[in-house]
Amino acid sequence: MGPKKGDRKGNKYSVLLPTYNERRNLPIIIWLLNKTFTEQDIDWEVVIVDDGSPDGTQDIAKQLQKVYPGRILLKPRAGKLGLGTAYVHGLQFATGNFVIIMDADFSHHPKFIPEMIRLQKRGGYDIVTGTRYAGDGGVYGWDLKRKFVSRGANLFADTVLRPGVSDLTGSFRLYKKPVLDKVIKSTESKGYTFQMELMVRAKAMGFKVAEVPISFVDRVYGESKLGGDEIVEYAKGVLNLWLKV
Ligand SMILES: Nc1nc2c(ncn2[C@@H]2O[C@H](COP(=O)(O)OP(=O)(O)O[C@H]3O[C@H](CO)[C@@H](O)[C@H](O)[C@@H]3O)[C@@H](O)[C@H]2O)c(=O)[nH]1
Ligand SMILES: [Mg+2]
Repeated sequence: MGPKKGDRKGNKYSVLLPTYNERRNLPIIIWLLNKTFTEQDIDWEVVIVDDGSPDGTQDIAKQLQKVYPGRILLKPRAGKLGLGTAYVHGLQFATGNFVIIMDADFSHHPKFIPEMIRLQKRGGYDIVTGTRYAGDGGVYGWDLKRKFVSRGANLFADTVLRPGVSDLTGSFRLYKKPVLDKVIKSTESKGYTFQMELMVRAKAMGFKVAEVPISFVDRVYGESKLGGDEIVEYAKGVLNLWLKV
């Protein structure tokens, strides 16, 4: 066996996977990640940040650690502390020089990761973000209300802040680790607003961002944790950034 492609360049990709009640989705997403990275000969790890899911997600994670030795770090927290802070928590333990953030409910399919990596390499980008709102990107399985909320959230932030990125609220992204370390330090949002704030700040700091169209498919198992209070938080977040950035 020759040296691994990923290893030869010394690149390692750490996937930050926040979970809250994802016991049924976790084995499949990990299986797909392993398949994708193995096929591409890329070095990888997953950092699972589980917020004390009552459905026993952590038991599944522990079993998966045995199936994929050395690939899975489980970094739980005691309770549901929100998506934004879950990323901050997980990042401390990432050992890769690149970080991928994605959802655990296979709304974000790992099949898009190789294209993100290729594009990053080609242009030396600091961030490659999946986009549902450009090119072949799209959303499948959402009702009209949820589609409207997502589109509205993007349009609102884009109008007020003009960051020039087509999908600000999406959370399927590839970052250079030092870039994420830097931007995350100035990001204040605790919940879903986090993605938008992070991207707006990254652009304001002058980081180079590219986009890969993705199809976002609504989860099969379990339910979304996005509630009405998150939407209010989001609107506040946009206006706050408008004052600051
Ligand atoms: N650890 C932790 N994980 C969480 C929490 N809330 C949600 N998650 C995890 O975060 C991922 C996304 O949560 P969902 O509840 O499935 O989000 P969604 O409604 O599908 O929202 C999607 O679209 C949003 C807007 O476009 C995105 O902002 C969001 O990240 C996600 O991609 C899932 O893996 C879920 O288990 C939390 O408080 N703590
Ligand atoms: Mg989801």
